[in-house]
Amino acid sequence: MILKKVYGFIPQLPSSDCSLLPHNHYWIASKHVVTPNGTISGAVEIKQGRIISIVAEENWHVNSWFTTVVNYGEAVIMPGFIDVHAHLDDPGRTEWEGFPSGTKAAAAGGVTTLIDMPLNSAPSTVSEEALKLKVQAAEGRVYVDVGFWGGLVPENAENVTSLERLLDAGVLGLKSFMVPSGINDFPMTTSAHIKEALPTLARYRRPLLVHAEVLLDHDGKLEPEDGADNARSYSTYLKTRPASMEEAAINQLITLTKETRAGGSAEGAHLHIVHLSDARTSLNLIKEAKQRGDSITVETCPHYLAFAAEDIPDGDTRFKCAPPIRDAANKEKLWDALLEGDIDMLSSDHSPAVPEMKLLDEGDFLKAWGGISSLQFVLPATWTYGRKYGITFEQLASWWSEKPAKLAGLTTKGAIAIGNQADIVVWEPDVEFDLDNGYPVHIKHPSISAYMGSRLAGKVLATFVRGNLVHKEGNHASLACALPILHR
Ligand SMILES: NC(=O)N[C@H]1NC(=O)NC1=O
Ligand SMILES: [Zn+2]
Ligand SMILES: [Zn+2]
Repeated sequence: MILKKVYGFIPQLPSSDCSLLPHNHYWIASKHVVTPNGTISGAVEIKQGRIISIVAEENWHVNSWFTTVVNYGEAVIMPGFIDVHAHLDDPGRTEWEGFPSGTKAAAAGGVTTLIDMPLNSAPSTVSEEALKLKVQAAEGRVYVDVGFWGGLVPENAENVTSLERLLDAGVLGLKSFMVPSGINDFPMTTSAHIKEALPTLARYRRPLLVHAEVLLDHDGKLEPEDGADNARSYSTYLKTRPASMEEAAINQLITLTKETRAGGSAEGAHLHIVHLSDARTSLNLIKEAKQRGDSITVETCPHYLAFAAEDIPDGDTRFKCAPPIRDAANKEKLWDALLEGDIDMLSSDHSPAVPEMKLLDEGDFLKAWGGISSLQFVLPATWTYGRKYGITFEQLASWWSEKPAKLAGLTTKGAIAIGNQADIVVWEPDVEFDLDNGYPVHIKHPSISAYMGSRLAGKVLATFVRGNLVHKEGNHASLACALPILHR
């Protein structure tokens, strides 16, 4: 595609090291600009990092002598993706990912903001002090904006003061696990801990995100014939984490979310279920709670929408995650729920580790690290697998920008709207590409990504973060000028 660039009078320049388009006042135009009022052919005016006007083509008359215009033709101009669930492992486990590589991957994939999970870094973000270390690690090292979830663990759940200090320090909300997390300094919480924390979160009007699986007596137990010999089979792993684990956790949670209704002890609190995989009973429970008026939302991830357990090759531990990828019929039901609006939003749950921990040689699904590496590919993955269901650009913007912004309390992000920060992705829906060894992948360990080797549609051309063109056709701005986001 040919980009038509009309350069005229050059206004004051921002640091050209922060942006590949060194102008602080310019227009971007295309035939498909996705706004909250629908998709228009038109142009977006950006000044000092903000969107200052949005004009339909027929009303757009700029004097090209005095104006900088980048015309993207048929490409789609959309709000940048907001990934509310990513593990960047910085500080402390930067050999797993880290802010520079993770946010470069995000920028290359059209993700303009991500909210970092409180675990897999060291220390876990469970105290004010740990949050300060996070912010220090992010400063000057992030190519997209990064906010932080704090960790709800038994220690701070039982200590209102320490929870308040963590919230006062600026986490956007909290995250907890109802099963062992796999990380020693991030112990699991029971529903009693969660119940105790909800009134505090209600006062702060910040959400609690929960990894909703619980261990049940009869779950997680393998029959002798499913033992080590079959550890290379995904079906063996699947039996260790049945849908009943998600269902039981959600059953416990929806007894608590009753209190989020008007007059309840946790009125003002909000509960968000992360990475739902079970599209059957668990989903119905959430739907019923919503109908009753509980403040509850749910996300799923592209890997649950793209893959089916029965298709995962023996020993291919790139696909191991928790909760697990289930059968093809479950995947269809997840799509139905997403299209119906019963699933509110999408996230990556990008959870990398060093390749050795994926045990790719042994292919042991029971021992390998659980986590999908996907951050750079969530836009094309959602589009590629969603096209056959007729998904629209507006739906993509809702699942990946508008609803995530609302969850994280980001009032000036999540839509191409006047006054919002100019966080924008420009992409070509019809362009396909192979994720082969020649493809510029920016996550630290491409070999562990479940998407490598596949062909995807939806090529990201350009990514703007607060008006800075941070990524363009495989290249990044030379400086990492995006910002840590703290709740104020
Ligand atoms: N610790 C961690 O990142 N766990 C994540 N990985 C995964 O597959 N599910 C998770 O919750
Ligand atoms: Zn999780
Ligand atoms: Zn996670």
